[in-house]
Amino acid sequence: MASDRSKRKASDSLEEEYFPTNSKTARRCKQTMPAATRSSARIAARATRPDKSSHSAPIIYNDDFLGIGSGNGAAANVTDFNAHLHPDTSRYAEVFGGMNQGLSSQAQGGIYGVNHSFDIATTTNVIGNGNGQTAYYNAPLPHMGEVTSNGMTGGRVGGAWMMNDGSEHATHTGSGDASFAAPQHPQGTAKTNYVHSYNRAALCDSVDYFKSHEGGNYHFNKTTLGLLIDSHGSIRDYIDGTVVITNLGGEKKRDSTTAKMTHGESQTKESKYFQFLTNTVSLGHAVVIILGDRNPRSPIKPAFPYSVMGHFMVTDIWSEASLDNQNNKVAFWMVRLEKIPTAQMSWWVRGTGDDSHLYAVGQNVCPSFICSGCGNTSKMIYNEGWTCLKPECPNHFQFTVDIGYGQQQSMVLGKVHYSTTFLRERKDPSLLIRHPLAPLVPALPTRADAAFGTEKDFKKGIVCPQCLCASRRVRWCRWECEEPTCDFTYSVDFNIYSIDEVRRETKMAKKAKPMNKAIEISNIVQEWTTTIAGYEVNTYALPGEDGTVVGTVSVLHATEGICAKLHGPDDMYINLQQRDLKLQRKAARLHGNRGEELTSHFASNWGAPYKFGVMVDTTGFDEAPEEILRGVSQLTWAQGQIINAIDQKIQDDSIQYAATSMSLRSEPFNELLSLGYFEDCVINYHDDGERELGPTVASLSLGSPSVMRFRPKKRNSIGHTPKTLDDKSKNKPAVLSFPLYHGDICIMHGTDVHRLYEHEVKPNGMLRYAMTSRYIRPETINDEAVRADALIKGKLPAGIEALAYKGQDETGDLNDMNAEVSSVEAPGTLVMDSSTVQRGQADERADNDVSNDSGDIPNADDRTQADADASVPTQLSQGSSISQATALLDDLCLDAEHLSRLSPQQKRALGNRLIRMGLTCHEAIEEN
Ligand SMILES: O=C(O)CCC(=O)C(=O)O
Ligand SMILES: [Fe+2]
Repeated sequence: MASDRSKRKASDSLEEEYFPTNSKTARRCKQTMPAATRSSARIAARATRPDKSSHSAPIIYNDDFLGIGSGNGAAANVTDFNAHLHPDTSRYAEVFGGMNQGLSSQAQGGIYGVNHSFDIATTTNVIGNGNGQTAYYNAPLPHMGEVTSNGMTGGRVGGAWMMNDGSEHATHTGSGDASFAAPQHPQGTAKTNYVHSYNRAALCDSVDYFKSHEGGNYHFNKTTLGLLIDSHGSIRDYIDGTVVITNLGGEKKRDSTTAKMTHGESQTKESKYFQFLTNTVSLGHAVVIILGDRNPRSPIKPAFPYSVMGHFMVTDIWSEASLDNQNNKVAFWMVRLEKIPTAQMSWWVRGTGDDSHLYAVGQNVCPSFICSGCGNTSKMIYNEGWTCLKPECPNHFQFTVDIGYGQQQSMVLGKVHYSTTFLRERKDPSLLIRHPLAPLVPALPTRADAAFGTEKDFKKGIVCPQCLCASRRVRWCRWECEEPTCDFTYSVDFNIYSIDEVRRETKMAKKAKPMNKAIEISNIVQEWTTTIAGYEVNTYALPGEDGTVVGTVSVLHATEGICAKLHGPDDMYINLQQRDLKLQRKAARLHGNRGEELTSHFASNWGAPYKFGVMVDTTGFDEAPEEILRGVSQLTWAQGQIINAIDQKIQDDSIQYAATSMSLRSEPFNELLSLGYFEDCVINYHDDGERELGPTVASLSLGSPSVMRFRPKKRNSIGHTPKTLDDKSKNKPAVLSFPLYHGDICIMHGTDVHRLYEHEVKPNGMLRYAMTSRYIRPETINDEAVRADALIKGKLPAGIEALAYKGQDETGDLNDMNAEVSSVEAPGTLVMDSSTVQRGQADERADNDVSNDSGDIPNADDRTQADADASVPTQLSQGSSISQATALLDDLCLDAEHLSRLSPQQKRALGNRLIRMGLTCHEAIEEN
């Protein structure tokens, strides 16, 4: 026992040292505080005139401060003025005037503060006249100039005017009648003098002291740096202008009977949050507290969901207890923190008459007693009497209660109240905090010469220097303040990320172990290889639940030669960096926490609108930059090639495949999703299985290397059969992964690839783009206007044929991508005119499907067709009609007799098939 006790003492000694009993603190403070600071640290005065019909102002003088307040009125309840000075510097003064006036319309009052340390030009003047129930004014710092608010003659509800600090921030809130004239901030923006945010992700993204997307306790290196106090506090949580008391949380559960959140298991000294907080204390760090607007103890209703209260020092940690519904005692940690004094009034008590800043170090001291059960010291912090606050002690949180007949009983009390002495105790920050306080408003990021602007630091949020709203980086090109009324934007120039850099990254990725490991092919996946137009192609066939091939994933590996081709991947990559692709991060799924998270990657959509999990802003192809159109062209070409190759493979090897999933005809792409990835951006597991989509999704990778992975979805039997419920909820391991390098094209074919599998892409470098094309089936869009929009936006502009992509011919020569589509090349050197295919396919579908009313949508090109029909075209384009297609075929094909037996629609389909597949006219006819 003896050794136990000494052990306990040793472990407690740290706590003792940093949570000294008040008498010790008082003594130490007296000894260490310089005289000058002592005299000005808490110079404060307060005048209260309760229920007086009229009174003149209290005048408070000290070296740095003059405050005058006056108020009169038939029923002025309370007028109080107080002031305190920053303990560290006499050049700061804070003036606070609060008025609560009665209902009488006669009441009026105001405050006027002059800081003697500054000349008249920097004087703080605030004059307020008003009446109503709540009117208050405060003017903490001296740079404000003059602010006057008059009005509310006969108003029902008074106005509130808050002038905050000297950095030209002002907030006006309040309501009054029409005659209330409130000066507007020059920019017309809502301003505060404290960091705040509309959602948690924005705060976590923008500041270093709170990055916990879930839970209220943010720690780094096992040290608590930030606490969020929101809903779910304990019943004894407490907030005033200086002191915050909160439970350490973290281990709560919902009580099945009462549905209330209760502390699940008892927290001990092994509880991590206790350990992290004691680390904070022993290292001498401050903690930043963030007030959530659902905190039931907040003295005022905060204006924002998350508001930074400031730096606090931990003064006490102790253990309380409550009884669960089986009457078992559950212990939990509580912490008391004290605001580290600043020049700023605590915004969360403005107008509440809070006087917590008036108490000085040593003025109030809680007595401490040694516990007879454990020999440790605990303070007497409750009105209900002293109890041991050490969770390991048998006397822990037992109060001696009078139960009548002169008898007493020791019990856990449900309701206890902190003593005012405890709440008014004050600690000297210089004794507890040993590090400079990290700024609450981080500096805006700037780019060093060697940086590119896409490093992960530039993806963080910022705190708007104008209104202090924590704002995420939503847009690729710049930051925009998320405060709706603030117009602040900020950008950091990008440095072009060169092809040499991409090659260097690629080389490293190929060498690096994780990248080598990236190639994983489970034995349930078949692999086929081939070569198409200079690309080495791997096709992975994915099985369905019965083993039949339900879809394929093909990767066309680009050589450096392909990449370097004129208008090829290298050119595209460099050009894209100089375009505004309108890339943005969009709100992603909520993980049970409040507010939205953003996707890691940035996206924008071109062509037909596409809801990629969330709706992405869409620009029609007619307004798309050339690189986007080239992307569609190249991907459409690749699609034709791959479907042809798969078709061939299936026939050659008599492979069983799910025809419902894998149609072996290509659909024309009418959409391209451009994705941008900064360093560390990813696209997490998802599927592209929207019902509107055709079976093929093709994607061109540009820039930094990445790894793509596929895994079967949870609830199917692919990979392994989930047996238990628990099993069903677990993610399965990937069955296929491979790297994607600059210029590579990945083609997923088969709707079941998305019904049964999901995929992710994790780039590993500084800057990557992906361009992913799909076919959005207009006939699946019920809303006529949306369908019309999809048809218009998804239409490739006339002249697209100039961008036709030809791949590489059989001799290995790289064809100029600028070449006109004027002749049909040998197989594998397909000439692709995607607009033709699109148009042709649409016609085919209209012919085959009478229920498809998409043909009713007026075609803007119709009026030009008569003219165009007059001559034999050398190529098909957006405006080509069926007769033009027929004419072109007639011109190209020698077998006129065969052709003459085809209907115009068949000719059109044939022409498109021919073009898509790179077949000669004779081959196509034979195929047909
Ligand atoms: O970045 C990539 O390559 C993947 C793109 C993707 O999965 C998508 O657009 O759906
Ligand atoms: Fe995808």
